[in-house]
Amino acid sequence: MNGKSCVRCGNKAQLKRPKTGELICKECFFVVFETEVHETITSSNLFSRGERVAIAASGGKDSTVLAHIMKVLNDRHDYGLELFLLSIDEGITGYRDDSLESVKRNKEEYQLPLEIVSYEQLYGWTMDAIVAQIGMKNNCTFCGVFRRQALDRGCELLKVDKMVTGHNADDVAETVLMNVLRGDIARLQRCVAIVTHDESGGYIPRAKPFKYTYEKEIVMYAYFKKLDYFSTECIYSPNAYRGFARELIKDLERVRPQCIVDIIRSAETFQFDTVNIRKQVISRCEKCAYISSQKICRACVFLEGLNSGKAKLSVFESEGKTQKSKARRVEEEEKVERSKVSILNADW
Ligand SMILES: Nc1ncnc2c1ncn2[C@@H]1O[C@H](COP(=O)(O)OP(=O)(O)OP(=O)(O)O)[C@@H](O)[C@H]1O
Repeated sequence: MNGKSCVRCGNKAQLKRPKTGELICKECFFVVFETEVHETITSSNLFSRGERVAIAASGGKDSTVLAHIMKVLNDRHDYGLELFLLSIDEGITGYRDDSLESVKRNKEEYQLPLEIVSYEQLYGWTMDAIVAQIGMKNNCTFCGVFRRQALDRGCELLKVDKMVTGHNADDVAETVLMNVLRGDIARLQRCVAIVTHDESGGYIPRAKPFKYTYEKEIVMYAYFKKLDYFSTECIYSPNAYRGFARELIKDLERVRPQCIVDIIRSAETFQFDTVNIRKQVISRCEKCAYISSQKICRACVFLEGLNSGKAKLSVFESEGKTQKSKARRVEEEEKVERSKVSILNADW
């Protein structure tokens, strides 16, 4: 920072704020970071006094900073919330077992009760065992469906009114882009909501206090506050499509940091043709009674597939697709592969 001054207090600047480009000292950065999250919480009336709130804690940087800041703001501004940590153990050796150790240390540091729910105990399967059966392709689909339900089940155990997650502005902007690129208007409409819940009240509302908080600032905050978190990527993670959206956002951010918040604000102001958006009809799964838009929920379809050794097929079935459409998709994939080969072999 070479002798430059903090734009807020005039002391020596120690960093450049990724979101605004301002030169600022560490203390002022903590103040603006915490104040902005507090403003997001109050301006959207995220909580009501007396609510029991679960913090979905993976042990990664986002949810570790979230746990820290929820504790700080709840005490400082007297929100009157009862806070809990909720972790899902997906059963990924060398990844989740290590990150859960960070959560356990945070539980001690912040003096918050912790509930850990595991895939093994809920479904009888760990992700290690699932990947051993189905391989790396599609494993994120299984994990996402199981995690969503596991978090809800954890919330039921804790009897909470709401859950908060560490999804940040970069995550939301990526999701907006992915939904635009896929033309998924229903999800596009839902993905910028700061609180998501279904109208029937079937699952616990989920809130994103970091909706406008930049990932880079979360990392800086965690670093300067010396928070205890686990920083390795999931060993099974490659979600190629989200990866592309992420890279695109990072490239755009390098040129114009404001773009992240602008993408979110744009999606917030879209006008949707609600008549033509298919409404999800929520009912209960006939097998496990978890909320579902189908007769059998996706987690049960996946479990049936895993238990009968036909897990790959269950991905299609869970999307309401038939054997015929699977055959069609395989045919299309083969066609693409053939055309790639002919392009490679072409005499340019
Ligand atoms: N195993 C888990 N247990 C509890 N909450 C989880 C778990 N995995 C994800 N979450 C919640 O979902 C949010 C987004 O998860 P994602 O997998 O995108 O991780 P991330 O962006 O790396 O976040 P983090 O840095 O907190 O791990 C997390 O911030 C956390 O609140």
